Amino acid sequence: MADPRASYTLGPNQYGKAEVRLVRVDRDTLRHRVTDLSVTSQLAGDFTAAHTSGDNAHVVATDTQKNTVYAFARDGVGAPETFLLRLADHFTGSFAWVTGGRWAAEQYAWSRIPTSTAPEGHDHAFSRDGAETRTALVVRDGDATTVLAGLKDLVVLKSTGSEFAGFPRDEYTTLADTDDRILATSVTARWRYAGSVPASFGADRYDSAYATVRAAMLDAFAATYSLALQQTLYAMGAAVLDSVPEIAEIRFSMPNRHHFLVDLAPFGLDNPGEVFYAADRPYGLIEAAVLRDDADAAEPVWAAAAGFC
Ligand SMILES: O=c1[nH]c(=O)c2[nH]c(=O)[nH]c2[nH]1
Repeated sequence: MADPRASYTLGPNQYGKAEVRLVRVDRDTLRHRVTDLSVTSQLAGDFTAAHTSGDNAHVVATDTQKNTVYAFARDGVGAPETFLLRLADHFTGSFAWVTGGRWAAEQYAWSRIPTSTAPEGHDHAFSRDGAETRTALVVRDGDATTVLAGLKDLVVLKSTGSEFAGFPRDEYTTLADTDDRILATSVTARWRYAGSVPASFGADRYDSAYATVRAAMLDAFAATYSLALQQTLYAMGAAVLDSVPEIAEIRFSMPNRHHFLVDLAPFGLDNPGEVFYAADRPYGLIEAAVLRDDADAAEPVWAAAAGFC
């Protein structure tokens, strides 16, 4: 048991909000720009009373720090260093007892998706650099061999050209219809070749088929005006089947990476589709297969590929 007569001294301390997920869309022209940051704000200064006696008079709430990040993003973000310096100036300049702090950011890079109609890169469809992984699976049963090719963690985002409305409303429905939202997902897909060889491709047939599939998927993601992620998924599947005749079916698992418009009204600011909170969970999870009408059943093969419905 603690000795009630002992006295202690508060050592070094700092506190704040970690990993504020901020997505800012610059949409002053039709060619949008996306800035995607995870921002951490921590304050240092005189917070002794909060720790030793529960006196919060100096505690700039971590919630306030988070709100400040979003409110500042309304004017634009710019370089992460510049944005963090703004936060540092603000907190040390506004609260006399805040003498310093620590502001950190991670920035995730997005590239414009090159499409058949915009080879130089789409105006408002992006893919995230870095995470994508190609997968391959061969299953042999006696003299039947099946090749499943695939990819996972292909993260894509449209900053406009997506709506979600017309869904049923019951007493538990609070989601408002929207005619303009961010649509983002991390694509996991596997496709099955009918026979082990996509014959129309050359010696590097699986490589060139992979490149064709990937391009078809991205093209359809960018080009489809989305009424739901389900519709986008199906369009991507159909585009893949259109582009490679040897593929019998494709299955997708696509989390809906929700981006919520931040309500900046309490800070006297509007938010015309520019400042978003990128939630990581819970997330919608949309899964479906798209098959050719004449595709043969291949259920046992799918049991070998975990994670698909
Ligand atoms: O594209 C979507 N599909 C859904 O099924 C769904 N459900 C939801 O809440 N938002 C969305 N968005």
